[in-house]
Amino acid sequence: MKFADWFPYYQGIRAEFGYSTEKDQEAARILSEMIKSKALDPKVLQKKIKGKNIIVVGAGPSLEDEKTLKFIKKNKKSVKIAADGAVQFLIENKIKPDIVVTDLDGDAASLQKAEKGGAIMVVHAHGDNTAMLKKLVPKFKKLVGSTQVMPVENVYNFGGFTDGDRGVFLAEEFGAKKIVLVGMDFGESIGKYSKKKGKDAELKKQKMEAGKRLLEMLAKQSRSELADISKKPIRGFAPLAANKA
Ligand SMILES: Nc1ncnc2c1ncn2[C@@H]1O[C@H](COP(=O)(O)OP(=O)(O)OP(=O)(O)O)[C@@H](O)[C@H]1O
Ligand SMILES: Nc1nc2c(c(=O)[nH]1)N=C(CO)CN2
Ligand SMILES: [Mg+2]
Repeated sequence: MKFADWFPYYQGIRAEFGYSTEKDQEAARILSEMIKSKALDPKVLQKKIKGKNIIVVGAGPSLEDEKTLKFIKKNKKSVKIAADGAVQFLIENKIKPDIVVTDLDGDAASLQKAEKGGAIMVVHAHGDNTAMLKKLVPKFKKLVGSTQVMPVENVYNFGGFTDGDRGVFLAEEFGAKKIVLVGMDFGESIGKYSKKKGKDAELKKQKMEAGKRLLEMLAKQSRSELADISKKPIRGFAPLAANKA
């Protein structure tokens, strides 16, 4: 999505959650500086995604359903984009994500294992994760930087807010043939592989609402075929029985 088309949606999110554009921009600049010598050309993402069937794996409760794992295993040839906490689930089940979308609050050991297994890491900078950027970015060999504000050198804005919906925007941006959502329940309950518990849970739900709205918006203008295996598919995504391809 073009930056000018994305920015009004960012403004809505910024106002709803009380974020600071200046802090988000500063985070992008910090990440840019940190990855100068090891930033990947986003063409590597295009190569993985263009014309391919993509599965975007989120950390919702349905991730633990037996049929979800079966679906992922059955569709071996699909390119797997894993959102943060969902990386741990895949690693535990010996599945290598192809692309990881993270703002670095997922399980750090799993994120590193995913990179070692060959995943392209798409690391998101925002005003509230600069400490994590400083801690974890040095541990990655190569990565693509992302931001929700103005792009800066090696740090791109593909659109989207939460890790999961940013994964979908990424797949759309690079011309996926088909995008199937798995574990992207966006509902009342938060999955086990999601770290947000206790007092953070309410904020997490609010963030997921925002992510879901963004996907409903994207669906209206998407060039990819869209499907969702969860019980309540996102509006604009075709329901897909998990036992089908
Ligand atoms: N019910 C759900 N519970 C948890 N994650 C969900 C759910 N539905 C969809 N997701 C997607 O799965 C992604 C990965 O989940 P996880 O909880 O690990 O993310 P997170 O790192 O806390 O998210 P973010 O940093 O984007 O807030 C989320 O970003 C969200 O897009
Ligand atoms: N400034 C800021 N931006 C974000 C944040 C956040 O906590 N702060 N969380 C996100 C997804 O969890 C995505 N973007
Ligand atoms: Mg995260």
